[in-house]
Amino acid sequence: MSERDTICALASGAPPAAIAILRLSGPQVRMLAEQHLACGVPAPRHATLTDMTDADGALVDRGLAVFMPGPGSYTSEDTLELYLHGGAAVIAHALATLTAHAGVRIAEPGEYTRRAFEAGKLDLTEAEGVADIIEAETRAQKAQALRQLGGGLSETYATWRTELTGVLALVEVAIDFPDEGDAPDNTTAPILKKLDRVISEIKSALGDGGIGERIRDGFRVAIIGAPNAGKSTLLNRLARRDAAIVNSAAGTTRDVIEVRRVMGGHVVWIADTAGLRATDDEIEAEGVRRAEQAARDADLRLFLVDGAAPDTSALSTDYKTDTDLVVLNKSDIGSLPPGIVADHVISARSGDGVADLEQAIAAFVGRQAASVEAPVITRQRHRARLEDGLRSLETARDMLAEGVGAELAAEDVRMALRQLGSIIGTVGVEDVLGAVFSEFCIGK
Ligand SMILES: Nc1nc2c(ncn2[C@@H]2O[C@H](COP(=O)(O)OP(=O)(O)OP(=O)(O)O)[C@@H](O)[C@H]2O)c(=O)[nH]1
Ligand SMILES: [K+]
Ligand SMILES: [Mg+2]
Repeated sequence: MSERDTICALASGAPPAAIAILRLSGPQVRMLAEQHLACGVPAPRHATLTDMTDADGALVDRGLAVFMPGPGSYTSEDTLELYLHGGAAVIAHALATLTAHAGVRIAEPGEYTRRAFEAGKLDLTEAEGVADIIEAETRAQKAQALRQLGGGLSETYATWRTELTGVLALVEVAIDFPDEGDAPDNTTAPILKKLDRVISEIKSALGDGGIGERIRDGFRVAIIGAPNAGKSTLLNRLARRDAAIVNSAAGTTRDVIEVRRVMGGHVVWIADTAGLRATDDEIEAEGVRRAEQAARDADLRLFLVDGAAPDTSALSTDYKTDTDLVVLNKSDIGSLPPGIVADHVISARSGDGVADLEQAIAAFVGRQAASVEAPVITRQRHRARLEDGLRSLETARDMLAEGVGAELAAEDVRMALRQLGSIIGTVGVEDVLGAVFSEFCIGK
């Protein structure tokens, strides 16, 4: 994408709608206003009622135009917003009129925000916050996105970068003026102290239980149990639709089937899985492998036990935790064998007890979400780079502590600075930018 192009796009929702907002940004915005708006270039930051005409002078529509001159605009370029009637023909006519000019084209996904980023109006985590707030479906997602686009993450990363820049300066001094006869402790002790502080802060951010990512992407709940326990029946009840095949034959489900719900104000992915048992059937065995993987990946497991034919072997798997729920199913016909305590007794078929189970799931995700006040990591991208950064810092720390080569330690601190920089985008890596901005919708 060329910086010189003027971009335009529908910024509002799909037609038909009451109003369509067309957004223009770039060097030809004033020219376009002069040629196509009866009012010419509108007074900056005022809504001006005007006719828009095409190259032949035919009326495109009548609406409001708002001009925001650069550099005080979102993209830092001249921008124009047109508020037209939100019909498909209006939008098509308006966009065709604008893009008939050389150097004027439809914007790519996220291109306005990318221009804002390139102009230094926001950093990469703030730009991600813009994408996230558009995607947000729960209030928790929205709150997290708002915090992020307001610089809530940037601040933390900037603080670490400042501290590491200070560490680097001290290490460089140690390189230039190696201690003569001094115990190495005298020069390295203060460096190690600073370095350790950043390391422990990064570790505690990484040890957040993935809550920021869960709030953004959803919590994971897996239904686990023996064949025919009624897992798919329960999934369908929780999904409120026939998402999975239910059958009296054991070994019906093979693939992991996920449904999405909002529970307790959070997005929750509920996974139905293959019944756990030893089998010679190659396909079913692969299903069991996937079931166990889904169980390990989940934040919460529902261990479903068939009350009519109790098989509790799944309860002794190594991925069962104290917060997982043991759920006795088929309360309409069965009961729990002595010695097993169930957290819930339900009938997936009749729905008995399922409302209580749903409340327990909602309460669980609510507790999890509240366990970290303001997560610094909201995407896998942040986590991966931060883990890399931590490794570099620990290497630097060990080298300094052992007194081997301050030069090498300095290189690792520089590496960590780059890794942190790539999170906020000060280290511009083209493929990172491409990946981040391609997630956006067109017009943002
Ligand atoms: N009476 C009764 N039958 C149930 C209940 N839940 C499920 N069933 C029946 O149990 C059988 C198995 O149900 P599924 O939901 O397919 O069980 P599953 O655990 O998904 O089975 P696999 O995918 O084969 O592991 C079906 O015939 C269901 O109708 C229940 O609460 N009460
Ligand atoms: K079945
Ligand atoms: Mg099933």
